[in-house]
Amino acid sequence: MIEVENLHKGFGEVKVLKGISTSFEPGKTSLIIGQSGSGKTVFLKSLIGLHTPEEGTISFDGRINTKLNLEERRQWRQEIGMVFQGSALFDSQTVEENVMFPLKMFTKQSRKEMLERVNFVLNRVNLEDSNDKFPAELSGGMQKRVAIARAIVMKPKYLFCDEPNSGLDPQTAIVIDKLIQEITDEYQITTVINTHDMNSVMEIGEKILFLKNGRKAWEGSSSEIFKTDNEAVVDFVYSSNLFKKVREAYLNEIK
Ligand SMILES: Nc1ncnc2c1ncn2[C@@H]1O[C@H](COP(=O)(O)OP(=O)(O)OP(=O)(O)O)[C@@H](O)[C@H]1O
Repeated sequence: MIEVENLHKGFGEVKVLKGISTSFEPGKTSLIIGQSGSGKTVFLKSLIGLHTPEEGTISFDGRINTKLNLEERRQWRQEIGMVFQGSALFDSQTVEENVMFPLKMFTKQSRKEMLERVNFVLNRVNLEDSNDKFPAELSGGMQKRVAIARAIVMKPKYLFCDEPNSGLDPQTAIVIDKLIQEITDEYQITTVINTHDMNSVMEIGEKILFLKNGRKAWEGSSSEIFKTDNEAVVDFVYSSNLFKKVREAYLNEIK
């Protein structure tokens, strides 16, 4: 469980996050949504320790990340998996080497043990037989699978994804979303995703945190987001005619 308490973060005079409190549960896929500039990336970077809060705390199963000693911090870092926008794979390394990288960095496993684990996670993301391929030989969706495999190879307790669907067609995006959700449930990971993709919100948003101007404007689940009359959420999520119609149909159905 990740608990965020009164998180403030700014840069000089610019206040970006203005007192956010929320929590993220294990086994659940939580999505952060909001307009460009609302603070989603700063929030995610604060969670993974790339930004230090000016005020407030972020605790990971009771451990406040800014209060850890060097060894505790090293341990905590190893419990975090990340999927970056654009996959961020090493172009000059094969799929196998990319996925093995965290194991080489952080463990003393033998090559045989590492290979077993790499093959297990590649199998889990349905990427068997791609060990020797280079990222450039893979489609965008396959690259995302490699990035997910690399993110879970260390059996993380926490998984952070920044726009995991960027650059993917809608069908592949749904497959990747579902994969992240399945893995989250299967390994009881606490997963937090930054997204602009409203399909993701509807499909996998077990918890949605809506940020507006650095504040939490709303939070709830994907079924609650259909019903809410929170003006800011309705304006943002249902700005497209398609989603407006989906919402109307849903509301008529439950009447
Ligand atoms: N390192 C930084 N120094 C100064 N200002 C920053 C820094 N990082 C972010 N900001 C500012 O913080 C605000 C929020 O940025 P952030 O990137 O979190 O928005 P976002 O919601 O992720 O937007 P997008 O959806 O476009 O990615 C912006 O006004 C941005 O200019």
